[in-house]
Amino acid sequence: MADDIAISLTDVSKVFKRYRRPVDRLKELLLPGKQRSEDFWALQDINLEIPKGETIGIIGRNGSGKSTLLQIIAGTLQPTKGQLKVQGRVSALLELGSGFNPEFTGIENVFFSGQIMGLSEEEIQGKLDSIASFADIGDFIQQPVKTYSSGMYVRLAFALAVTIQPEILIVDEALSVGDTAFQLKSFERLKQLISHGATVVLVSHDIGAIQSVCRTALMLDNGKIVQVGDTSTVTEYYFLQIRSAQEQQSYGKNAIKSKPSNSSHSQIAFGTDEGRIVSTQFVNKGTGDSQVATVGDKVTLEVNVSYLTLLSNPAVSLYIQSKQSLTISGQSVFLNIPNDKNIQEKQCRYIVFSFNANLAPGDYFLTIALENRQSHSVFYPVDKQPRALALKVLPGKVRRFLGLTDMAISALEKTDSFSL
Ligand SMILES: Nc1ncnc2c1ncn2[C@@H]1O[C@H](COP(=O)(O)OP(=O)(O)OP(=O)(O)O)[C@@H](O)[C@H]1O
Repeated sequence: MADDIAISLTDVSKVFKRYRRPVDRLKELLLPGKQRSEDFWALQDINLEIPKGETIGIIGRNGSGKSTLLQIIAGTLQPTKGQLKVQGRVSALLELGSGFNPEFTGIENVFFSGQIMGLSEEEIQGKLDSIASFADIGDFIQQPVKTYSSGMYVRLAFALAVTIQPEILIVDEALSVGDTAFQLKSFERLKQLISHGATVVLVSHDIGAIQSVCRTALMLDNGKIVQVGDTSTVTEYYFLQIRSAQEQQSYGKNAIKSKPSNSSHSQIAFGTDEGRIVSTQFVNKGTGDSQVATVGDKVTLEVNVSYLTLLSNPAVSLYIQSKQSLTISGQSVFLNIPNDKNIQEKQCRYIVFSFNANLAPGDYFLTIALENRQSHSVFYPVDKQPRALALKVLPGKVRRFLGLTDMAISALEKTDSFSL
């Protein structure tokens, strides 16, 4: 495994035995020879390399295999097939209930778990104060863990996991258990670890948590990887999948599928395949799918789309996004539908967007989408190309402003004075 890789999984699969009735498990145990269980593949052919310093969030529906994958990475579960390689000191915060011995006190558990994580007794002693102060559970640290609330449990487990300065931190849902103040404190500590180069693998149903911590996201479905890529694209795809499944049930609409992106800035594009973006390009100055502009410059781009089937309300949208995938501004243009259905079947359309780059100097991405809009807020991506184009904005001579975009805010000092 290359030095810059923290975790590598090659063809990893996991099978669990499933019994129709609880009594079948007992029968199989007492009367060996006849298999009374069915094989259930919770993970299938997982191939993944996580570079050192990467922050990756694992998302997916209930039962898609997230916790199983995490346990295999943490080494608490053995894969049925395939190979796992890990480089670096691992600290794992798995599901509530695993890890601590309920009969031991908090302190005893800290020593016990700390030693399993590879720390000496002296090292743990040296870190005890900071663990207790981060956990902030008062005298409960002297009490058996079985008397803890779930929040207290997570506080102590998280305090231990982050204080040993792990190179690889694996977290399953734990962050959403604590109260708001503890969640904020945990996020801050997590970000600190990340800035010091730790690799973080996070499972959560809280997509906001994944978006705020992880640069990359991986989506599992039925034990298989269906998407890996930048967090905003994968989480958006995940939401669209959920919505698409619901809509399909209600209206039998086309499913949203993923496909390789045409752009060099993103791996994934997605849509319903009822039409496609044929090309996106800058007019003037652009080199390939990137352009450099100075603050205030006019930026123009051309988009060519074709739709193959009858879309009720086709629109082409431009989303101007920051490097962190925050949409700063955007605009949609609704396409006119000619009355003649024969023309409409294979329409090819050409749209020009232009805007002034009133943006703070930095890197931006332009996401382009051919959509079928039901209303201003309800739409379907027919062909969505995240990060289709990249825009670098350089400082210019125009007036200075605060924040990401210049909204032409005016500020005047009134000449009338008054006394307090
Ligand atoms: N020990 C086990 N024996 C049998 N089946 C199991 C076992 N552990 C997990 N499974 C099954 O494997 C599948 C994946 O489970 P896993 O807990 O990894 O999913 P998950 O994505 O983490 O789900 P959730 O979001 O609900 O926590 C599920 O269908 C689950 O029922």
